[in-house]
Amino acid sequence: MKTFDSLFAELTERAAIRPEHSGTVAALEAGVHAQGKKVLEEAGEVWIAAEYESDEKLSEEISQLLYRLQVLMLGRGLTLEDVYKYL
Ligand SMILES: N=c1c2ncn([C@@H]3O[C@H](COP(=O)(O)OP(=O)(O)OP(=O)(O)O)[C@@H](O)[C@H]3O)c2ncn1[C@@H]1O[C@H](COP(=O)(O)O)[C@@H](O)[C@H]1O
Repeated sequence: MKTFDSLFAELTERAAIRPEHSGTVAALEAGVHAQGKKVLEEAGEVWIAAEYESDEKLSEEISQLLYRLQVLMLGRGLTLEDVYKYL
């Protein structure tokens, strides 16, 4: 099963290799403004799911939020260590 760290490693590789049909590459090319909007959008969906939807739907929305946060981290050139040091 994928983890936060293994997904980040996968996305870091996508950012370096830049495969043609990668949604991550497209999201990185869209820039930090668009990446930030996606974080906000997914956070809203997490909130709604937490109040009104099933555990499964909430889990899916949370996974998408984690993905969008990682895209933003890569967009800004942050590493996991940059964030983990504050945990
Ligand atoms: N975990 C994710 C992931 N979570 C969410 N998403 C993207 O976010 C979309 C869902 O978000 P939305 O609710 O905003 O849906 P949407 O508005 O229809 O999506 P968009 O049109 O805005 O892309 C999905 O369709 C994916 O495009 C993800 N895209 C990729 N990954 C993983 O990232 C890795 C690299 O993916 P690629 O770069 O696409 O190869 C793979 O392991 C993927 O599983």
